[in-house]
Amino acid sequence: PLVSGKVLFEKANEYNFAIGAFNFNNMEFLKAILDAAEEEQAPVFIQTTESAIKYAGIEYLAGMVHAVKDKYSIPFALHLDHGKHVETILLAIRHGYTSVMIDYSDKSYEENLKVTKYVVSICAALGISVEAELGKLVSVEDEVVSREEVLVDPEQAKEFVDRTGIDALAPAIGTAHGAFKFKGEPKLDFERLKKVKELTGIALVLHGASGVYEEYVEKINKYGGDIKGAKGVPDEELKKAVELGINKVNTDTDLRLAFISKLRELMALEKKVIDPRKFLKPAMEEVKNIVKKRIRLYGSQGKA
Ligand SMILES: O=C(COP(=O)(O)O)N(O)CCCCOP(=O)(O)O
Ligand SMILES: [Ca+2]
Ligand code: NA
Ligand SMILES: [Zn+2]
Repeated sequence: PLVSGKVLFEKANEYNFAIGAFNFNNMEFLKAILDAAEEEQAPVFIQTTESAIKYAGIEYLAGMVHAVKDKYSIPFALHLDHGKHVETILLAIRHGYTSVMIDYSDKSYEENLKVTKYVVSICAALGISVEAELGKLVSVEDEVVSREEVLVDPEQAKEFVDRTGIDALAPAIGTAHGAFKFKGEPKLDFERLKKVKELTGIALVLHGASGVYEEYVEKINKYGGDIKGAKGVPDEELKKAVELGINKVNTDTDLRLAFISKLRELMALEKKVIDPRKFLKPAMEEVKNIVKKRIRLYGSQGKA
């Protein structure tokens, strides 16, 4: 059933595991994610960004979730990912979202604090969980920025959590969105993560966490794509982040790579097919497979 993100954050934080937070923009990804979670008997966050809402319309995205919510035995939350505008947060609440992220991490600390407190005051009354972010999602290899400038400051995180009352914090520790996270070796600031957990004690969220698996990158390049140099977070690093206190792992790129690799292969090989279902169904299966794999990596299988 559809539940508040609060119960998911509390349980993951208490039992020291992570819950997958998988992005969807259409029926195929939504069905693949929920079917995978049901088969793994794992709780999940299903989430949409503001650009997903622009792409499909919130009525379609939220409507599909509400239509199927009682078909699944596992507890799952519908989460607004990277809410950059309070208006979007209010729109999501009106459409039955059960968790929201207010992402003011690119604004000043004071501005982030003020708006996050406001969002918490509304959501707390409604039993909706609030996630916020400190620091910037940029790969810290870019010489232009120093680690101190972009990564989370643990002391500041402690004050931010105490003054806002958020349910979960996304601390920037060196990851970045997309398929090109690192130029050289992946570098997550585990010391920094450990400090944030010790000082705040709350549920933590890892953004830009996709693994960007070689098998999908190669298949995409083989069948007409060109994403050479794509690199993600190795499984061992991800596992270490979970051990150090990550409780929600945002995963979008891995699902895109799984889907697109299968789609490109079929588009290249099945020359006589014109029924989209002949391509979309196998592509959905690929998404389901990768979601199951990531659920196991996060340690949330059987934790429904
Ligand atoms: O942290 C993540 C995902 O990280 P990943 O890219 O490593 O999967 N996310 O928050 C997922 C959303 C990324 C951007 O989505 P839009 O293109 O819809 O704006
Ligand atoms: Ca941000
Ligand atoms: Na989020
Ligand atoms: Zn993100």
